Amino acid sequence: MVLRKASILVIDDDADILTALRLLLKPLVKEVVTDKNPNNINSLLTKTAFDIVILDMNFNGLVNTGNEGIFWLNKIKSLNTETSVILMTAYADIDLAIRGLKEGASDFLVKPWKNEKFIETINTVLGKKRTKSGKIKHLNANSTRIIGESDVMIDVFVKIKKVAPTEANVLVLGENGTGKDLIARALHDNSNRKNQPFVKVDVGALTASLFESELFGYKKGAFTDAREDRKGLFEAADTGTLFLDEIGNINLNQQAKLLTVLQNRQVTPLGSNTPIPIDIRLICATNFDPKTLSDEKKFRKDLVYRINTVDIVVPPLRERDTDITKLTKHFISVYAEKYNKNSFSLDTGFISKLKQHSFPGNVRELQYILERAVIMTDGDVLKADDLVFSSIESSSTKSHIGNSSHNLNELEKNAILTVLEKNKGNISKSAKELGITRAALYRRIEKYEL
Ligand SMILES: Nc1ncnc2c1ncn2[C@@H]1O[C@H](COP(=O)(O)OP(=O)(O)OP(=O)(O)O)[C@@H](O)[C@H]1O
Repeated sequence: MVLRKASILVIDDDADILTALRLLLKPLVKEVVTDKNPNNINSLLTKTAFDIVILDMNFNGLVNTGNEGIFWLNKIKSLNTETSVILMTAYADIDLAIRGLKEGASDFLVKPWKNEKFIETINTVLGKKRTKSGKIKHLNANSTRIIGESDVMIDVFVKIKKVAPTEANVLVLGENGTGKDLIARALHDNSNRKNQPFVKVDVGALTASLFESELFGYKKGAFTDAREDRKGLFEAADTGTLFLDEIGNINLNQQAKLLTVLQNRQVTPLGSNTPIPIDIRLICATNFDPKTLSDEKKFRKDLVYRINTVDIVVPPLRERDTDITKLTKHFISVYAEKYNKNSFSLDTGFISKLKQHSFPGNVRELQYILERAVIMTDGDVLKADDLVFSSIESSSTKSHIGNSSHNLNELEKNAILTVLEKNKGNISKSAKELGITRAALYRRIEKYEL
């Protein structure tokens, strides 16, 4: 929809703001209605099909149920109208506005606003009404393009764009190989810290003793091998972004230490008494499902709250069939170039065979299957027969999804054993073939006591 055809309702209990917005919007839109009292929202929306409600987050004590903005947002959403909501908030309330995004708001604006930014936000929200996908078709993370055209991935892209420039801590949730790493990187690259360091730590792979020395650093003599002072990774990420991968795998003791650093915003290297202030934006990722993270026996609630101001859930590849085609074409052209092959065309049946597969290793697995196919195929047509799924892959066509977790564990254990045997215990090769990271393979070897 274009701006000049839009009907806009502004709700704010500050008369000056209503006047300013009336003056700003009147010459640009079809209709602008302003009201001081959110109690009138219901009747106003019944009378007029507003395209957008611009809603203040803070009313003076009209409702006593936590935050009024969220209360009225939910009211508008419960009316089942096509109306989009843009929240207005003070800078200090950004976390709240992000909660508003989770609860269905289309966007938020920070007061005091710049008029151009205000109009741009309204235009973007109107644009999204026209095409669900909006304008974002892909995102770049460093030099890698994040591919996706399914509705769920477009939502992920929109969320990244929205959240990246804020200082909010982000928790990225998704199975192995879904692209969590790329998303963490994209959050950094689209943030105000993009020219500062991006430091990734696979905390799940750190042993108890390494956890502290790697993250917090140490002074010479702090322990036997500490021959010189060493900066920790928190300090290395100062002014930039710290990405803690596999956060679900750290024990309660490590969680307590991490929480102390995050609360105090300072680290004390081992063997030192002097805390060092740190300024980091924190991104965490895990392949645990939210249910496991909310199990207090495994994960401290206060830490979950702290790392999870916003969460981004990346769905498994098997739930976004539409992305398979685009990812396939992308990887085939990347590998054709890498291995100096002519461009390939795809035989009928090639994509549908891929779509039959459940991809337990997600995009990473698809990538390896296609790399293999490109390397092994002579000529310039890729056929369904050129797709070779390895033992773990072929044992997981979509029909197996309903297996009990016990059977899946057995399946996984056997597949790991087979691949390890085949590769004579070589961890890198086996991890690659299984479509998981080396750290993920080590954890499974420990889990199944192989
Ligand atoms: N949407 C995507 N577009 C392009 N490449 C992708 C996409 N998603 C994943 N990949 C590629 O798949 C591989 C795995 O992605 P990534 O490492 O980000 O996954 P992950 O969820 O962090 O995995 P793990 O949990 O095992 O660490 C990488 O090579 C990445 O470039």
